Amino acid sequence: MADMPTVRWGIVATGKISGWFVEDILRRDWPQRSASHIVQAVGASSLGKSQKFAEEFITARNNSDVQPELYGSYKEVYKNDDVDCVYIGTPHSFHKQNCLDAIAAGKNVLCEKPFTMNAKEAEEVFAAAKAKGVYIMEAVWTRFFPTVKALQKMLHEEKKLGKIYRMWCDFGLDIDIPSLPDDSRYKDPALGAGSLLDIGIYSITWGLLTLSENVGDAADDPEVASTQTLSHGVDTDSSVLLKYPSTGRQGICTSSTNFDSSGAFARIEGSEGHIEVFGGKAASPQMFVFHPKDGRKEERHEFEKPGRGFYWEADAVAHDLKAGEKESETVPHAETMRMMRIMDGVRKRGGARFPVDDW
Ligand SMILES: NC(=O)C1=CN([C@@H]2O[C@H](COP(=O)(O)OP(=O)(O)OC[C@H]3O[C@@H](n4cnc5c(N)ncnc54)[C@H](OP(=O)(O)O)[C@@H]3O)[C@@H](O)[C@H]2O)C=CC1
Ligand SMILES: O=C1OC[C@@H](O)[C@H](O)[C@H]1O
Repeated sequence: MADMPTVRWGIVATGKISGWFVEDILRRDWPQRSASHIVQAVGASSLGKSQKFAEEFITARNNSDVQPELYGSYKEVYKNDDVDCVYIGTPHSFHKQNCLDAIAAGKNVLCEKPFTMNAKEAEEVFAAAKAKGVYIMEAVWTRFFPTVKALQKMLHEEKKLGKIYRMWCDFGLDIDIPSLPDDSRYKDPALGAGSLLDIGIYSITWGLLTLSENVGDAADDPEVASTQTLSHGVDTDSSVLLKYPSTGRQGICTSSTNFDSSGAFARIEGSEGHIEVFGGKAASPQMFVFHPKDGRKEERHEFEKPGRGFYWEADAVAHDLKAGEKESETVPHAETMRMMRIMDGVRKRGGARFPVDDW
């Protein structure tokens, strides 16, 4: 316990994801913890919101003597000398500016997915972080789940599936978008609304992590084809095809805000059998089942997950910061850039072709 790295977090925004993140990092019933986490400061658009957030998510769970500083602005979080790392939980379209402000104040950053609205913005943020010498990572929390690490080992090191041919992954949520207020992040294109940036990013992540053994600069770029269906400028359905020219491996990565997907959310197919992956949704995998082709008994690989599972990425950040790293091995800058470039292409193709006016 004593040797565990500790991160003093500054939380920016008090919406849904910030609550989930804080609940998880302050959990006590989590046996595999390898770092400790303190919520040092919370910033919101008003002081009342920070106070309400602290009452709901911090007070009863606080493991440390530190009482978080509560602010009615984000800037005060960036300025707080006791904050080691800023967690950004605003809607997508604010990520770039929030990151730049935190970096300018010399803060390390964990920024929610999608990192920014497009690749150009992401490049700007990474350049600023490099110039300032701070750590920054896109919070692709799924990549840190033990389920994913074990699956990657089975696919790419043990090669139990033999030759990998193909995968599919689907992430569907049934969101009644017309019933939402116009300023909802699920409805307002200016806030980045749409299936691709919100949940399609997970399906593509599964494509990248199952079809390629590498990540970041070491990985190849797949060829990409795609289509989207749009309502009022919001892509409700996004279908993305990946193909790796060097291996012929293909991925079918889909997302929808019109249908709530359940059951297996992904399947990976190879010469020796197939693997199905299960969980709440593609963001949060809990189990995979290997079905060998030769009729041998199926193998179930199930993983414990108290809470939602945000602590694995938070612990990884703690270890990176302790080691003086400026980026994560699991989600390096180059991998975020790859994802942003893929999604830029999908949005360019999708926006022009299938506008549907049904709200
Ligand atoms: N990793 C994951 O599993 C998840 C990640 N996310 C990501 O987190 C981000 C936020 O999503 P979520 O928490 O669901 O969003 P919410 O709408 O619940 O919260 C967003 C928060 O951002 C702040 N904010 C600042 N400016 C605005 C604005 N103009 N409109 C709305 N909110 C504003 C508000 O906080 P305040 O008033 O306190 O400043 C608000 O509470 C998204 O980028 C999303 O992709 C979301 C859900 C799950
Ligand atoms: O990242 C996410 O995962 C869970 C969904 O509810 C949410 O819309 C999305 O942002």
